[in-house]
Amino acid sequence: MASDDRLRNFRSLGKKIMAVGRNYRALAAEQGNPIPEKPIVFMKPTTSYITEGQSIKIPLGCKTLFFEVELGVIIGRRCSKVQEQEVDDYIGGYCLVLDMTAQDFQRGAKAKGHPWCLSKGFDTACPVSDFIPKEKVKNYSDIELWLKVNGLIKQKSSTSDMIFSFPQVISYISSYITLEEGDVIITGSPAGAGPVEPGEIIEAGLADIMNIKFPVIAQ
Ligand SMILES: O=C(O)/C=C/C(=O)CC(=O)C(=O)O
Ligand SMILES: [Mg+2]
Repeated sequence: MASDDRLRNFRSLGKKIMAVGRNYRALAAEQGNPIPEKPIVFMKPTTSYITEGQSIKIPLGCKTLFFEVELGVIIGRRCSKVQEQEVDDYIGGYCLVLDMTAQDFQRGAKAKGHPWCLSKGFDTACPVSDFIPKEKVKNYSDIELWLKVNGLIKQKSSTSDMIFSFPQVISYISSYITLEEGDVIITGSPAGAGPVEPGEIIEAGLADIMNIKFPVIAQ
């Protein structure tokens, strides 16, 4: 397993940001989507990472930019076809992530059966916290995530509302795609995902372990 010192650098160490969509019952219900039978998997490029001190930039032509707070799992060592009961051996740590989504682009793409790449992968679409050491998250199956816009609470939920558990998600993805040291898997957004405007400030947190804050600006 990579050391915490190496994984602190996960944003440049990892090659992929894998993401699971529609993984919380309440969000699926809120958005009128059926519960998926298997995890819905997509990718965001690592060029979409930003860290605190940088701003979320609304992509060109986007009219509805949505926030989604998510718990990210950082892979500690290369793995493929991992059994669910072995998944914990490959978790190197965690991070708190905003899966920023150009919702109007995504809606248009979904209607035509086109990919979500631009709607989820534009520059600044993945604001991320610092590395969270593995031992700080005692129970990844029941930990609180919250998000505020301009101080008002918009999302507050527990990972216990996930449809597919961390072991199911990581095992499933690794049966098709080799996961490498520093890769991040973002595990889906709870209910309450919604729009943000230029000038607004997004704050999010993982229980009392990590807080992040990002301003939203126009191009
Ligand atoms: O329309 C859908 O099925 C899903 C939309 C999303 O943006 C999925 C996520 O990124 C999520 O649920 O976290
Ligand atoms: Mg998401």
